[in-house]
Amino acid sequence: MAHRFPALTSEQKKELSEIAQRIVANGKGILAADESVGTMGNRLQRIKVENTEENRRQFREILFTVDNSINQSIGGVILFHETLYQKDSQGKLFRNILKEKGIVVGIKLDQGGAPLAGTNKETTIQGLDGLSERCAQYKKDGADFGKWRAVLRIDNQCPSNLAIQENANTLARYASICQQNGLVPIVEPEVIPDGDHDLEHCQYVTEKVLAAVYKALNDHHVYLEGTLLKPNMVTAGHACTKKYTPEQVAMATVTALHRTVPAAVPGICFLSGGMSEEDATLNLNAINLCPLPKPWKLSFSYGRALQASALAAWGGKAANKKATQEAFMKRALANCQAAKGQYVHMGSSAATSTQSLFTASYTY
Ligand SMILES: O=P(O)(O)OC[C@@]1(O)O[C@H](CO)[C@@H](O)[C@@H]1O
Repeated sequence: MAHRFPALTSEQKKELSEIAQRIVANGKGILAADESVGTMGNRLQRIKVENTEENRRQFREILFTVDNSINQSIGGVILFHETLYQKDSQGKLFRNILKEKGIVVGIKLDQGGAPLAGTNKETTIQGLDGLSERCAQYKKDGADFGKWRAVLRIDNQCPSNLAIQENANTLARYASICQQNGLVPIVEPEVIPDGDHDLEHCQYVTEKVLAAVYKALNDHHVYLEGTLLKPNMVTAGHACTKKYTPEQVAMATVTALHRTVPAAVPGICFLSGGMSEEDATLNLNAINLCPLPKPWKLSFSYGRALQASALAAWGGKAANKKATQEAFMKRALANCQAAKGQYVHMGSSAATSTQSLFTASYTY
């Protein structure tokens, strides 16, 4: 089996690995601001704000026009299609505002779930048709990385071998297409926290899922140095009665990663999966202090855990811009410290930051 048909040139590889490394340099992580219109609607409903394009734009303008020093903790921002083409109130494209801060722009590429017949309500993810053309256009329009989220569930007969293989293969096909178009693929196989399973069960499943994903990435000739992984942390199910410390979560998470993720992968940016802002930060900090070998950067790509207190501070009112930006900056800084294992929890936290952000059967 000779290596006769290289997938990428050395220039393409260089570009991809440089983008991936920039995003996770020096404790930086990712702001996942790629909520679809429906998901953003759920977030806005919580603060009693109508889900209009203008309200979505206004909130995102406040986040993206935060002080330039945000570029010390945020290396990349994932956008939804609508947001990539939106402008601030002065008429400047959001993507240019981010780029001028030195932040890498990313784009959500998956297009929602479809049922896998004959399984216990498992899904695969759609969006491969026309993906190459979409990637080429997004690259022209300033995006340098993509994101694709696959969902695996722990339940009776779940995840099935079919769901694991199908989602691994789809993620790998997506990653290959991204790389052909100069986008770093963020590979996101999320084992969702619904259920009453314990930590050990989540670790077992997460290992099986990640092992299948890296086999598929290899089969599809994906250049690992030009990818980022966005996994769940290994946690007990949301309804599990046994509680675990951040150190236990960290040990289970790093063990699972150490067994399955090649050292060539430059960075692993966890999703927050409904954890409270503070738990997401404390767990990330413990992960970075875990005494196991950690050949990759271990950072964050949080949606809810970076935006919950900012959303609450905003409440749909322009007058709350300063408080909103302060709340966002605070979480970004805390997570950047956690990505270096340097986060020190300062006693009492604002109520919002310790509130669970879990939503059952979270769809996007
Ligand atoms: O679990 P979190 O950290 O809130 O969000 C993880 C995530 O994959 O799901 C969201 C909805 O699509 C995205 O905004 C984000 O990228």
